[in-house]
Amino acid sequence: MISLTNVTKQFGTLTAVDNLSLGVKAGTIFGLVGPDGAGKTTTIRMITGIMAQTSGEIKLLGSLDAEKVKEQIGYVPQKFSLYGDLTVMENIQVMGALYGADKERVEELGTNILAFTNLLPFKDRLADNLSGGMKQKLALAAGLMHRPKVFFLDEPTTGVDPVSRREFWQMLYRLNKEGMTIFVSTPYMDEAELCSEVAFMSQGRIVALGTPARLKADYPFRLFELKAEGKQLKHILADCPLIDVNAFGDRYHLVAESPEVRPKVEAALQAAGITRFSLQEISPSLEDIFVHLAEGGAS
Ligand SMILES: Nc1ncnc2c1ncn2[C@@H]1O[C@H](COP(=O)(O)OP(=O)(O)OP(=O)(O)O)[C@@H](O)[C@H]1O
Repeated sequence: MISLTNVTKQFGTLTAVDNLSLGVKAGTIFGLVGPDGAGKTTTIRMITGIMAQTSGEIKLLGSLDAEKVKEQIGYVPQKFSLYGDLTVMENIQVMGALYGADKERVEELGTNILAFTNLLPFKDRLADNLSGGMKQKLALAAGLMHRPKVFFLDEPTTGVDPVSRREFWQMLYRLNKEGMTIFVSTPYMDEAELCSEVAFMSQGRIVALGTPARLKADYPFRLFELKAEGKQLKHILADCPLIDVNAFGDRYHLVAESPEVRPKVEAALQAAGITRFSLQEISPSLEDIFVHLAEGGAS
């Protein structure tokens, strides 16, 4: 459905996307995950034909020219511009008219899509007066007006509250169940877990690609979660054979080659006068994997 072969995008001397190759099958929820500046937006712009690549080949729905298949693509950009002085329904109507649907059809489809996105009760509200989460839903609704086969969403939930994020993802799941292929970028690791396939991007490159389950199964280390009172834990554990110590909220994730590190960590904590702690081996989350990769673990 989507394939990129050795795609590079250069802005002057800056390589925003570096020799990227990937394939997305029909019916997937594909997540492009990575920090700010990783190259996610540039990648989506190139696939959707908004921006030309410097080199490499991009095929979308069997075509090398995105323009030719644009009726089958939906795209919600990161900075979506709504008409603030128009109502929710009027915004939807403008979008439908842009795609050439007749008035009655727009009305019918718009009502269905607003019902689907739970925006129908707000159809007469000015877009300017919507909450952040509702604005994102309206952006999604507008992008659906022409029933795309493949739907691109660039960081659709950035800055949206957790409840709205969950609702937003439920909608993506429902669209996917109806047969739509979803290509979504996100900086959030918990959202990466919700994708059927994930590509982790860092500095213009894909450093890991696979299903969340595969990526976890391939994690090469043992992971321990430490909860302990006291500061300078990194310093206290400096002599333990640990590959990494990462703070996760009020806990630490300790990365080690083998489980034998455990008694050494316990001894180091006790030697520092820390007697109340919990230390248990855990399975890695995608965040653990990506922290490792972003620090250069892929090389
Ligand atoms: N039009 C442009 N001209 C010059 N540099 C650009 C342009 N667009 C993006 N860049 C640079 O390319 C790199 C990748 O940016 P991109 O927006 O694709 O990343 P991103 O992963 O989407 O991050 P963000 O969430 O911040 O948008 C960044 O260093 C950015 O500054």
